[in-house]
Amino acid sequence: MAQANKNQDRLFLGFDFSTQQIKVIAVTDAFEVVYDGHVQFDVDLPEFKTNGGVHIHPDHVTITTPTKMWVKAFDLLLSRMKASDFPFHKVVAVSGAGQQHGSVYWKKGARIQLANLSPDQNMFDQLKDSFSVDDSPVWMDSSTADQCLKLEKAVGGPQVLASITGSRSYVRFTGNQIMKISETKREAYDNTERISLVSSFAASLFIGDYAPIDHSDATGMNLLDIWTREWAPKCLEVCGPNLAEKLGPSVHSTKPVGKVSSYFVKKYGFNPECVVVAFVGDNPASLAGLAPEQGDVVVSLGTSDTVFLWLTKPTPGLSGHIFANPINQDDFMSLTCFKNGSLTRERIRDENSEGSWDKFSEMLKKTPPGNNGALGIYFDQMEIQPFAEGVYRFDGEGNKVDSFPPEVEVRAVIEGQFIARKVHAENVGFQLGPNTRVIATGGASNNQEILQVLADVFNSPVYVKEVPNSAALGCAMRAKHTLDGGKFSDIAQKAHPSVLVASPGPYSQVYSQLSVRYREFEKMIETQSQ
Ligand SMILES: Nc1ncnc2c1ncn2[C@@H]1O[C@H](COP(=O)(O)OP(=O)(O)O)[C@@H](O)[C@H]1O
Ligand SMILES: O=C(CO)[C@@H](O)[C@H](O)COP(=O)(O)O
Repeated sequence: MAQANKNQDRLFLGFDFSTQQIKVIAVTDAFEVVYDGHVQFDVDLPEFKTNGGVHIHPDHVTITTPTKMWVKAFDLLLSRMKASDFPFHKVVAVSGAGQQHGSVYWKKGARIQLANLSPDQNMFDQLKDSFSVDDSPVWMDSSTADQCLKLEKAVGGPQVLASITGSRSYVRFTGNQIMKISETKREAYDNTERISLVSSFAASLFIGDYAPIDHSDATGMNLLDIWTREWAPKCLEVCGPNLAEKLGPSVHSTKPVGKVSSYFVKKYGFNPECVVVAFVGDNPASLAGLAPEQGDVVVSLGTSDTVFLWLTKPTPGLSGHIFANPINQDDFMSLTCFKNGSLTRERIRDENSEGSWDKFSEMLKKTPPGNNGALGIYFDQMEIQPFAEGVYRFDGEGNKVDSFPPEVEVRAVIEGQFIARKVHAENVGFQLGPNTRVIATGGASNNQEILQVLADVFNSPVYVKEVPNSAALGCAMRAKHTLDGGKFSDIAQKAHPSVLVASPGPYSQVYSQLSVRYREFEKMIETQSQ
C-alpha cells in the first residue's frame, strides 16, 4: 500500500465498490498515485461469511450480498487511510464506481439517519438497520427469469425492450430484480423510500443524502430510455408500484451530486468544499480510466469478464448491452458480460496448480496454443451468454470427455473463456482487424501468460495501463474532469499510458478453427439447457 506524499497540493479520490472488495486510489493533478488500498470482504470481514463477496443461496441462482457489509467495509477502508495519516484535507473531489446492477433498499426514515450521522460513532452502527431488504441482489443473481419474460411481454418483446433500454431483459438487470422484490417481499418493498444502485448507494454515504443514479449505471437496469435518458414509464409500471418515486432522479455521469457530508469533515478531516461527482458502474468507470481509442477493445478480467467498446452510433440488439457513455453525453458504450471469470479460473488453479498462479502460468507455458484441439467450456455458475450451466470438455476429435490432464485443463479454461469473449464480441458486431488493440484490465491482467493467450486468441496486441485498477483510476480522472472542466481526452493523455505486454503469435488459423467448433458446442449446450 502506497503512503500519502504530504507535499502534494490537490488530491482526487477514486473508489471501486466491486464484487470482492472496495478499492481506493488517490492521485495528484499529475495522476501520480499517492495512495492505494482495499478492503477484501471475505478476508477482512469474515463475520459476514461471504465467498467471493457474495452469498450463494441453496437454489444456486439467488445470489446476494449483505448490504450493511459494504457500510462496514467503507468504515474500515477510511479508518485504515486515517491510520496511515492520509491527508484528507487535500482531497478536492471524489468519485467512485460500483459493481453494476446490484440494488440497495433504503428503509423509510433512512434519509434522516443518513443526513445526521454522528462522527463519534461509526457509520455501520448508525446505518445497519436502515435497509428494508437486508441482502442486496447482485449482478451474479439469475433468479428472475419469470420477471424477465413479464417485462419483455409487457413492452412488446425482447427487441422492443432492447430498442428502448439498450438491452433485452437480463436476469441480473435491476428492474427485474426490483420486480421480484415487489412480488415476493411486498411489505419490504412498500417500506422502501429509495432504491439505489451500488454506485449511487456509495455516493449517498459520502453526501449524507440520496445521490441520484447516473445514466451509465441506470442503463443496466432495463428501466432507462437510452435515447432520452429518462425513466421509461412502461418499464417502471411493470417493475413495481410507485417506482419512479423510489428511484428518484437520474443524472449524467459527469455531474457533481453534492459535497462530502459533515460526518466526513469532522471524523476524517475532509475539506467541507470537497465535491462528490456522480458514482458510476464499474465497467463505465474502467472505460473512462482506459480511455480506449478508435479500434480498441477492452477486455476486463475481474470477478466477471467483460468486453467493451466506446460507441457513437449504437444499434441495440438481442445480445450484449448498450450503456450510456460515462464521459460524452451523446455517446454510448457496448458491453458483453461473462459471469464465469476469475472465480472459475481460481477453481481450476486450485484443483490443478496447488492454488498457485505461478504454477498455473508455468503449466500454460508448457502446453501448445490450441491445446491439440482440446476445448473446455466451464460454466460453474449459470452463464449470461449462453444462459447455461455446467462443465463441458471435448477432445481433439470433438468427443465429450469427463476430464483433462492438469496442464490441458489449465489451458482449456483460459482458451475456452477467451474464445467465448471473442466470439460474443463478434456477435455484437465488433470486427477484429489489423489495427485492433486489446486493452486488458482487472485482476487477471497481472498474469503475463494469461495475457499471451489473450493476444493469441484475439490475434491482436494486448496493452495494459500501469495502474491495474482502471475503475478506481477512471473515477479519480472523472472527479478531476468535473471539477476542472476541459476535454476529458486531455486528462486521459496525461494519465497513465498503455504499455504493450503481449504480441500475437502465428496462431490465427488455429483459433479460427477452434472458434468455429466453440460456436457449435455452445449452441448444442444452449439447446440442451432449454
Ligand atoms: N496473477 C493472477 N493471475 C490470474 N488471476 C489473478 C491474478 N491475481 C489476481 N487474479 C484474479 O483477480 C481477481 C480479482 O480481480 P478484480 O479485478 O480485482 O475483481 P473485482 O473488481 O471484481 O473485485 C481474483 O478473483 C483473482 O482470481
Ligand atoms: O454485470 C456486470 C456488468 O454488466 C459485471 O461486470 C459487474 O459490474 C461486476 O463487476 P466486477 O466486480 O466483476 O468488476
